[in-house]
Amino acid sequence: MNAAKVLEDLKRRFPNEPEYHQAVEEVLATIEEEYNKHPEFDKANLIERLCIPDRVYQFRVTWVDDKGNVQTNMGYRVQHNNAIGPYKGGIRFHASVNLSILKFLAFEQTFKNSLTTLPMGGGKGGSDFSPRGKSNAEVMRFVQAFMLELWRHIGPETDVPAGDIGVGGREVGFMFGMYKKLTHEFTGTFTGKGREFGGSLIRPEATGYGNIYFLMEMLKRQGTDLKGKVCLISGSGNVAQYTAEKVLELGGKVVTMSDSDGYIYDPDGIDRAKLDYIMELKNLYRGRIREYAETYGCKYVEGAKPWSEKCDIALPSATQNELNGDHARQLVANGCIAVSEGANMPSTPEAIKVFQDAKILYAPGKAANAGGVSVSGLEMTQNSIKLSWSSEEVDEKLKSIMKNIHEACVQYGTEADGYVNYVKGANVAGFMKVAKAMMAQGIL
Ligand SMILES: NC(=O)C1=CN([C@@H]2O[C@H](COP(=O)(O)OP(=O)(O)OC[C@H]3O[C@@H](n4cnc5c(N)ncnc54)[C@H](OP(=O)(O)O)[C@@H]3O)[C@@H](O)[C@H]2O)C=CC1
Ligand SMILES: O=C(O)CCC(=O)C(=O)O
Repeated sequence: MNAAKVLEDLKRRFPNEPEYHQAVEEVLATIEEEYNKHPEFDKANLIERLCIPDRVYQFRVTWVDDKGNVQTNMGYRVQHNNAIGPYKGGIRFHASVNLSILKFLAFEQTFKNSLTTLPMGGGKGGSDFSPRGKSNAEVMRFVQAFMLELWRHIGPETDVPAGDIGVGGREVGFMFGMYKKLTHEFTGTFTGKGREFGGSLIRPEATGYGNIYFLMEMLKRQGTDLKGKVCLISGSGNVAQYTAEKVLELGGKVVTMSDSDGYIYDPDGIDRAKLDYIMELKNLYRGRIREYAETYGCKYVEGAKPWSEKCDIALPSATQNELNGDHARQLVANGCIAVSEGANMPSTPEAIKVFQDAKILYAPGKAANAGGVSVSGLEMTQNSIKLSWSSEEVDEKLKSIMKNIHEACVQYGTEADGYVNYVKGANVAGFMKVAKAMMAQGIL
């Protein structure tokens, strides 16, 4: 395989999909050497079959808003690869959603799910519908219209969606309800469900907690931990909130959170009571992070990211490409020792190079944020055995999965000078399992 040539062909065949190209380029660059040790892979043209999704569903969603206007949105499901289990991955509702973004997410999900060691393939879906500013009734009508198309392509052994940006417990509940009505079945076709109807304990917390468990493993190798460390968090949604919760629990200090309008900087730290305020503001009132600064009298910076503030650790937890080369240089200059990604692909390729050249700890999302889908996998297991595990049981399993992912990254990513290239480690470890499964299953 010649990585540059494979990428060039993909760009020609699928133009105008920059996020998809970005995600593929990173994986190709890091697996090329390992791939080329296996001539049988090339003979089976494994790389093209792994980069191009198995299939993509694309449909129009028509719904009626509260004023009686007929609205249309686009809906998608990218079923990327099911070599090691049913397609599995979240649904994103955000105005920016397009095919390129969902293809990058589904591609990355395939490697992430492989790293968890649970039997899950990779997929992702969503819509350019934005729940922001919509009433509950509008969100429900949109979701029901979305499911009228999607339901025929998913199922407990086929494709199991979950939440992502703009899709939390409320939206998963509406999707599950409509799916149940259309299929006349009560199955574990979604994860992230409400506790009362098959959801797993710890699933809401899992991505944020998992990221901090991964970070702790990285810090442990350097003989340190989180105590007294100043952390910058971006985002203030599901992942950001539970990342902050675990940082506080382990003795760190969180000084920033953000939303798509700007960020707050609280030099005294966001303590438990302030985090409860953010959870209520975001989850109940669906307010803006600016209101935190008004309530607690701290700095609010409109239209900017938090990365210029001084910190020990950066935890990007909002969205893709939210941390660029300039941000990365600033973080390194300010003494940041570790970056661990709660979001998917939040650092640009230039930013990643800055971190790696500076030899600071850098964990890519597909390893560090795999805790969310891991507990989704555990939710699927609980649904199929019709039992539910306690919080402690799920949390223990989550910790152990994150520890194992970290070990796999160290195994495949340690360089000659001892620096762990977690990007290479995650990509090679994730790739090898999927590749072996695809080879065993024939040319499909
Ligand atoms: N939920 C999960 O289990 C998992 C999520 N992830 C990833 O974590 C990230 C966050 O997801 P999650 O917390 O679930 O989503 P939420 O919708 O709960 O929160 C998203 C947060 O990011 C902000 N945000 C969204 N888009 C942008 C943007 N374009 N620019 C700046 N800020 C933005 C939102 O601000 P605003 O309120 O203004 O929109 C909000 O604060 C995503 O990259 C997602 O793919 C990864 C693994 C699992
Ligand atoms: O829980 C899941 O199925 C998927 C979570 C997710 O969207 C992700 O890992 O990016």
